[in-house]
Amino acid sequence: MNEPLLSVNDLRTHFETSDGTVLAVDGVSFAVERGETVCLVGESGSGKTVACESITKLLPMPPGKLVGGRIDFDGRDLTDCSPGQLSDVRGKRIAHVFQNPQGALDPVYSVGAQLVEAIRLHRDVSKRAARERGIELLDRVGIPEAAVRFDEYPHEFSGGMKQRVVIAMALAAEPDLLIADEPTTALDVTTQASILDLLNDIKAERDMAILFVTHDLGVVAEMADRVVVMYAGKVMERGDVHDVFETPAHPYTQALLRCLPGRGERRETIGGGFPNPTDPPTGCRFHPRCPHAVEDCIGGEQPALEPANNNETHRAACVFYDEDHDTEVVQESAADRAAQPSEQSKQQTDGGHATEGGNR
Ligand SMILES: Nc1ncnc2c1ncn2[C@@H]1O[C@H](COP(=O)(O)OP(=O)(O)OP(=O)(O)O)[C@@H](O)[C@H]1O
Ligand code: NI
Repeated sequence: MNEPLLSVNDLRTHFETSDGTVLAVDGVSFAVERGETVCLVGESGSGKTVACESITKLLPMPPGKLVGGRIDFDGRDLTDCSPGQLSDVRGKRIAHVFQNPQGALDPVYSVGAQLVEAIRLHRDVSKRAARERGIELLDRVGIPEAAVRFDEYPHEFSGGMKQRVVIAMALAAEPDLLIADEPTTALDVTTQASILDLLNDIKAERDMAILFVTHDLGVVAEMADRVVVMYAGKVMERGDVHDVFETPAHPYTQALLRCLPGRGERRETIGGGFPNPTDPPTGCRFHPRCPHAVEDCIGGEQPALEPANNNETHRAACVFYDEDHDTEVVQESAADRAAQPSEQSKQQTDGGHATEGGNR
């Protein structure tokens, strides 16, 4: 089998703060194959953004520090790259799109000028050819009258249109991987849906992989081939999106799914508070909030990711999936939930994430 495009292994990214060491990403492993969409999902503070920004070292360091792990991208360990090599990767192979498109565009230059610059960074073409290519890209991302709007400035575009421009700029470099961190969270529902459609179409056209961050399982259902469920700096579960939605293995995933509109008796929220990132619980980090927690969940390290339902590609980090426990306990509750009507809606969001303002 071919190597995955991106493979993150036992990544640890911590922050030194006056309150102590924030264990933002604390032993996270996942992979992204060429041409697939992997969604990172989890409540606010789980470490999704830090995991993504560790890949190309976009994080402020200090206070951030990669304290361990490997990040292999197309055969090369990015943790070993010089800043120059990394900025090359960032510009040409891996593109980032953030929640707030405002931050990605320079208000002083026209949209076209910024696109031309992005194109010429990637390809040695004349200004005129770059302009043509830029207009083509604006048209592709759904900007009407692209040739006219090419010369306009960012403030003349609505939020959704700005995000389309940012996506066009990301595509200018023809990246192999697009990292999109909550790219639609700041937009209204209709615009959000059309941007998700656009990303799905582009992915199919270009055989580009997408690492997509969201706290919204409705969005995961729209986008993901595979999903990685994070909680308090750890991966709780990962697998094919159908497996994870149909037979969620970790009690945390089960709880997240019960919060989804249209699932379960009525909308629930997960009881209990999110852990302190400088002093997370021992054992399974979810154990203080877990309805199934037993003594073995409390001490030691987070359980390893073990196959769930004898499926090597669907894994959960829960003691019930190791040899000494009976998985029926946690699977019965999942089966109950699956028996409920499972109409999904991306009309609403949930997960305790602040959707207003800011880039993160
Ligand atoms: N620059 C920083 N300095 C200190 N701590 C940080 C910094 N950036 C992130 N953190 C901490 O790292 C942890 C993970 O944050 P991260 O932004 O990755 O969460 P997230 O899953 O992306 O959440 P959200 O859904 O709110 O975006 C949090 O506890 C956060 O406070
Ligand atoms: Ni985030």
